[in-house]
Amino acid sequence: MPTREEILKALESVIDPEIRKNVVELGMVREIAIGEDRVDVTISLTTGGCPLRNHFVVAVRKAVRALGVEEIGVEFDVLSPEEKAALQQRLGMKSGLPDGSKASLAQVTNVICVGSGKGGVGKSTLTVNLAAALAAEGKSVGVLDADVWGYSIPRMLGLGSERPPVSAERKILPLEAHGLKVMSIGFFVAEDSAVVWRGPMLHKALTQFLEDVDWGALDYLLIDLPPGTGDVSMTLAQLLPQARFLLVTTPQATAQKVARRAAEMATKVNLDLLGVIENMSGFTTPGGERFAIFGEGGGQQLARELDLPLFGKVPLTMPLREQADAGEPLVATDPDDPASQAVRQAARGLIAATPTVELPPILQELPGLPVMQHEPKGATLPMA
Ligand SMILES: Nc1ncnc2c1ncn2[C@@H]1O[C@H](COP(=O)(O)OP(=O)(O)OP(=O)(O)O)[C@@H](O)[C@H]1O
Repeated sequence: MPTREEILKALESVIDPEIRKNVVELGMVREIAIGEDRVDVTISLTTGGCPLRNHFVVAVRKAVRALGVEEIGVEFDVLSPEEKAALQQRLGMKSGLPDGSKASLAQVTNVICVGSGKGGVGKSTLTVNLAAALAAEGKSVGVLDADVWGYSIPRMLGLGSERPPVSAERKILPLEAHGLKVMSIGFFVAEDSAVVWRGPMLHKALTQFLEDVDWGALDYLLIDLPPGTGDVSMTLAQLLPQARFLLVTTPQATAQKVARRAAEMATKVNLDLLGVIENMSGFTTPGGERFAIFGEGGGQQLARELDLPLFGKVPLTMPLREQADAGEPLVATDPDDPASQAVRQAARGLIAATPTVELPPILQELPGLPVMQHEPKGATLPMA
């Protein structure tokens, strides 16, 4: 078993997304209990109703699991008023500590960035269809189109360039389509106009999407990244220490090599890799003859090289393209199409690979604390 010091060192990777400092530095690690085959960590929150619990459970488990510990318990208590005052002083804050209520991603269990490296491999098509397949499995799902240069999600979900409404709390409300919550840069710029944002402006736009959009409680937020790496993944890694990266590639060796570079970049900026989906994996004629138009095996090879699961191989089918052009996810309109079946299988694999967060029993028993439970999902923790 790791030592207390090793665990504390690992917990330095657990960032409070609002204060943007790690929990060790913030003095929020109350207790570390090292058992024979398990570790229990108690995190002190700034407020009992802090909706960031969910984020901390996932991040603490990930940090301690990296030390080879299988069984990890995460408990919570609340900083005393004196401890809070001391923390506030240490941070040089004049006003109160954040209570988590402004973090619009606080109730999002899984944030998954879908990226490819190479353009045109079907990243947006798969994002939309995976989202619809996750929704069909009973999950609550949001889609953020972060492909700021080539946003195509609104079109693929049949949404125009209508501006999203703003709530009384001055939060931007995502539009809804096919049971999904959707946000895209495309809602804010004139149709077909090119967005030439770089560096700080891009950072600002993405920050706003992530912080000012009222996503509410979601099991999954899928983020469609622009092709390539760079500014967007850097920004996301800074803003979303809990995000994971799903790689899309075609069977072609060139696409797979570029995807591997994207994976390396993601790792560099500390985005955890989740798995691989191969798209455009062969075409079968109505007569049953199969053509490996883009070759074979790229997804499998990429998954093997990176030691990741291959969630699926989605074939080329005309309806997948046609339905995307018509603004409908194929998995919703024709779940039996071979491409739909492959995407649905990938969604089930994704669900299995992203375990939902258990509600700590103590929170279910606390009187007077509003607890929001999502049966049968059981994935979302209480909100303030
Ligand atoms: N499995 C498939 N079968 C048939 N057509 C597909 C398939 N996957 C994607 N396409 C089509 O290929 C084109 C490119 O797909 P898409 O726009 O999703 O790629 P992308 O990787 O997001 O591109 P970009 O890099 O420009 O954002 C689209 O016309 C889409 O409908």
